[in-house]
Amino acid sequence: MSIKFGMIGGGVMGEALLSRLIAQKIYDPDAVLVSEPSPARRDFLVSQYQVQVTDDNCLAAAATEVLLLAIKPQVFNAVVSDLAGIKVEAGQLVISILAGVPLKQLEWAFPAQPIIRAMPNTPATVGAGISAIASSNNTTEQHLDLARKIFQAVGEVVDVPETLMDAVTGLSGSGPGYVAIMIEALADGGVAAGLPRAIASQLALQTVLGTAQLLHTSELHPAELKDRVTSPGGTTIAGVTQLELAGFRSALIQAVVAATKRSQELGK
Ligand SMILES: NC(=O)C1=CN([C@@H]2O[C@H](COP(=O)(O)OP(=O)(O)OC[C@H]3O[C@@H](n4cnc5c(N)ncnc54)[C@H](O)[C@@H]3O)[C@@H](O)[C@H]2O)C=CC1
Ligand SMILES: O=C(O)[C@@H]1CCC=N1
Repeated sequence: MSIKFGMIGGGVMGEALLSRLIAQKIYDPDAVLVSEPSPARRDFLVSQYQVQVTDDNCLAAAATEVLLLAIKPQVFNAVVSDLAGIKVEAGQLVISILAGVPLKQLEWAFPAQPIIRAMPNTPATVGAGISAIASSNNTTEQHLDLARKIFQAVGEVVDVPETLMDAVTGLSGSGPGYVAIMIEALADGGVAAGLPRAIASQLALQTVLGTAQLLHTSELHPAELKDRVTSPGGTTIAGVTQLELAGFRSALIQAVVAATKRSQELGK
């Protein structure tokens, strides 16, 4: 079978996407080629997903339908210079999930090819991700539909202008890291208050999951839900007062802004 879907970089995010594309039968494993320098990673991807693997990026870049770039931004230039001069199928769609790397730089690297810059996040692994996509001028509706199909396999998809991609990266791309710290800290609080670790971790995780589900299902504004939990003179307002004193809101706002700035720097 010919290779329709080539992927350069088979790490955390590449695997998250790959796992769902295979599970949902969007691509047959025989039609997928992952280029990855680590032999251990290549063996793992073969045993787990039965995809084809190689250490030659040029082979993955020759895929007929999609080339997905899932390497770190820091190796982008080196990878692109190795691809110089290879012949690709007319209309092959290039999709980059690299933080920070702008469409302008991708267009320079893949002149005349349709390109989508995307930003997924790690909940993609369990189909609960959210990805934003932005496209170059020469992408057609069919290319956008294909990109949407790929990212819908791992969760929700939003279209944004490219100017907002760094902010998306600072919020939803990096956000799972912030939320994981919050869950860990809530569990630590439970332990500090006397709970056994296992119970504290279960309570913290399900509280965050349940709150997100409730907000999602009810479409309540978060402030409205907070007001409903907060009894006059009760426990929640005592906790909220400490959060405000410690600058919890400001810390989250600053985290998103700092990550956005870092994404902008990575593209320079
Ligand atoms: N981890 C995350 O939460 C998210 C990551 N991203 C983006 O996804 C990209 C990949 O990130 P991760 O998967 O987290 O990193 P990772 O380090 O897990 O994966 C990168 C993979 O690329 C391979 N690699 C290194 N040099 C290579 C080369 N010259 N040719 C081919 N493969 C090479 C590495 O061996 C590794 O397996 C990054 O650009 C990142 O900005 C985007 C959204 C979320
Ligand atoms: O930390 C990073 O650079 C990547 C991009 C978004 C999430 N992880």
